[in-house]
This record gives sequence, structure tokens and C-alpha cells, in this order.
Amino acid sequence: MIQQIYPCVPHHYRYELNKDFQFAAAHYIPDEAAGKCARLHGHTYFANVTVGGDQLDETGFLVNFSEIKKLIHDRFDHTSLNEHTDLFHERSAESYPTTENVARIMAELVQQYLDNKGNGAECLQIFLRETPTSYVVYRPKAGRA
Ligand SMILES: Nc1nc2c(c(=O)[nH]1)N=C([C@H](O)[C@H](O)COP(=O)(O)OP(=O)(O)OP(=O)(O)O)CN2
Ligand SMILES: [Zn+2]
Repeated sequence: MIQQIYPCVPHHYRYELNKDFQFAAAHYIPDEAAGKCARLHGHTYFANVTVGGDQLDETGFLVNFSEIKKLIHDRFDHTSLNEHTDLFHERSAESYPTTENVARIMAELVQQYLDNKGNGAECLQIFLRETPTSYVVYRPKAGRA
């Protein structure tokens, strides 16, 4: 089972939920500067999604753990990230499937789901490990005034 200490995100919500899961995916970074990563290769990504909120739903959930996993896992597992052209493309570096961009897009997908759910929950952090030695932490609200 995935067991790891993740960085804490500061917030004032009463509830904080975390969901760990993994997915296997291929990708390449479409830029020669990426070196060996410009060639198609694969990873088992390990993800931790952090959601905060004050209001539970009628089931007593902030959000169903399994829905958080499904949102990302069902979409990306055993796929090539570069083929998700609705999310990733080669026209700008902000849309290359780098760990940073994958983490940000995961946060956006989770937040869209939470917005539709309607109990004010918020995606606070994505921890995304691409290799045993490389990971990114993305916090949607960090850097805002
Ligand atoms: N800032 C980023 N740097 C790199 C990314 C990235 O997404 N963001 N991606 C890659 C490659 O895709 C690669 O899969 C990961 O690179 P790296 O950590 O160098 O992988 P190694 O397993 O070779 O690492 P070692 O610790 O040297 O074994 C590259 N950079
Ligand atoms: Zn890679």
C-alpha cells in the first residue's frame, strides 16, 4: 500500500481529506532540451490529492474517496498522456505533459468535479511522484495575491 508523509498545506477548513492512488502512463516531452525524456517512455505515477472543506454531503462525505481516484485514474491509467490532446498539446510548454503540468491539470479536473458537487470543497494540493527520485507539489492557491 502507498504510505508516505506528504507536505502539509495550510488552510482553515474543518475537514481535510487525502486520497492516494497510482496510475501507469506513457509520455514524452516534445522538446529536445528534455534530453532522454523527449523519447516516449513510461512511469507509474503516485498521486496524493488533498481536498478541504467545511460542509459534508448527505452521505457524510466531504467527497467520496473513490470518485477522486476515478476522476484521474480512469482517465489516464495505461494511456499515453500526449494523446490526451484535450489536456496536453505541443503548441506551448504550459501544455507539455511534464510533472508540473500534469499535477496542475489534475488539480483542475478535481476542482471541476468539486464545483459541480456543490458543497464548497476545494482541491488544496496535488502531490505527484513521477519517479522514485522526482516529484512535484502543486497548490492551486499559492502565488495568488
Ligand atoms: N522539472 C521537470 N524535470 C523533468 C521532468 C519533469 O516533468 N519536470 N521530466 C523528466 C523526465 O520525464 C523523466 O521521466 C524524469 O526524470 P529524472 O528524474 O531525471 O529520472 P531518472 O529516473 O533518470 O532520475 P535519477 O534520479 O537520475 O535516476 C526529466 N526532468
Ligand atoms: Zn517521464
